[in-house]
Amino acid sequence: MSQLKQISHLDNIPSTPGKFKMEKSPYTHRLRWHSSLAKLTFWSFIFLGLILIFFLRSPSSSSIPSDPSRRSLRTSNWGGPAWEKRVRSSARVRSRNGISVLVTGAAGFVGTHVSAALKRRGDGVLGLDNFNDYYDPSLKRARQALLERTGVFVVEGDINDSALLRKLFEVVAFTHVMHLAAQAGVRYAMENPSSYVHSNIAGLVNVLEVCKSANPQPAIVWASSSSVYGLNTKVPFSEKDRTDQPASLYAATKKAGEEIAHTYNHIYGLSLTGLRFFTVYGPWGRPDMAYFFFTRDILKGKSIPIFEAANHGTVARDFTYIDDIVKGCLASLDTAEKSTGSGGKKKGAAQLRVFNLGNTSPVPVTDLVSILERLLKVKAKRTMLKLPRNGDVQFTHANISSAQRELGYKPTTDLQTGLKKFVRWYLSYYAGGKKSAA
Ligand SMILES: O=C(O)[C@H]1O[C@H](OP(=O)(O)OP(=O)(O)OC[C@H]2O[C@@H](n3ccc(=O)[nH]c3=O)[C@H](O)[C@@H]2O)[C@H](O)[C@@H](O)[C@H]1O
Repeated sequence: MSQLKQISHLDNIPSTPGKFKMEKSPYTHRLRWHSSLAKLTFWSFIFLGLILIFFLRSPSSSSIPSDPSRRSLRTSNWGGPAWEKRVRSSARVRSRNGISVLVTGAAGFVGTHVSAALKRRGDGVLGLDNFNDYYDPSLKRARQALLERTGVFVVEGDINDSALLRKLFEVVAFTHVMHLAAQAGVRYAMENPSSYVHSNIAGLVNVLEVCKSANPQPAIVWASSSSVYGLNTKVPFSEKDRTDQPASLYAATKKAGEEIAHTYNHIYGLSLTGLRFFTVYGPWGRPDMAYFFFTRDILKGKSIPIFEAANHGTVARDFTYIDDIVKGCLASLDTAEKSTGSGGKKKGAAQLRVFNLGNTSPVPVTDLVSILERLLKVKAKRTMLKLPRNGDVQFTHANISSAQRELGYKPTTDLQTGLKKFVRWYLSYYAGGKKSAA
């Protein structure tokens, strides 16, 4: 900067000697001017060269955008022979007819359970997660530790990092991608809308871009949401029902994801299956979800806000237990047909599916609280509040006949049984107040 100023200063030297006190001859001055310019050029080249070397040597640094939508997103640290060896070993198939799966959002609630289940049956699994702080990252680290014990390596990185994704496909020819990384939560979308666009739209497109160029192209199963039904009033919700009235930005980004999936299937021959999850709950769950923070607050003696519709109308959810969801995810992977394209070109029509994965028996939120009271042996302090108009819908109810027919999906866990397992996990995980459920 100061060198640049110096140049312009030199350029502005007045040509009339009378106004300028010459101590040395003009010739000497010109010589010094030339040598300064040469020095400046020399050092500028060195400086630019160093910048270039820095960017070429660190593949991840150029591709992580500065991201205001995330409160904490650490720069990923990947690459090198030891790292590639871990990636390869984690993704190695260990059973006959096994598949090799890249699981995005692997340190998330559903991602952890799906990764562990795939690994258990001998599939190759590599996890990817950015460990953002939407909720307590220490819970994500604990899930990561759990996965590492089962032999699943979770790479720390963002789905928007195309260089990282391309590298992963260079190291492993994944047959499948289970894309679960997303910004979840319907109410948080009012607080941080750009995080939904970043993960659920830009991130999805980035994943699909890399998949469409991979050779061979993988088949992709990804997480959509029951929230796409929005203000739909026809129950139970069927995949054929309208989904053009989302009630939250979260829902709108998931709906957009379904349309984006259609495009990539149509243009590039990618095999794509979207799963509309219905309020998934269970051990290792998400602390931002009602059943989780109700448990925490009931135990703390804090009052819990329970939403009700107009005229004390019931608010209900088709709560679905995690083990049932995992079975639906694995069946989707197993029935996914191969993508048809190669080298970014479509070779023929490819499979495009959407399934509801719900429980088919909605339960009022007030009943959820009663079950928790019984399991925790603590009376809840209930505060009834009007259902806020910030994304919540009054009820959800899945029609699962399509998943039943095509995937053999059959949920078997009722809310009472599932919450019992959750509470047992919760009490042991946060045992003795050693960890606190933030
Ligand atoms: O199926 C989905 O696609 C979504 O499921 C989940 O959303 P929801 O079904 O809204 O779950 P969740 O917040 O646990 O509220 C549960 C119930 O408690 C009520 N609720 C909630 C908060 C509160 O303070 N009080 C209250 O009564 C509330 O009105 C609701 O009736 C996922 O978070 C979301 O990421 C997405 O995956």
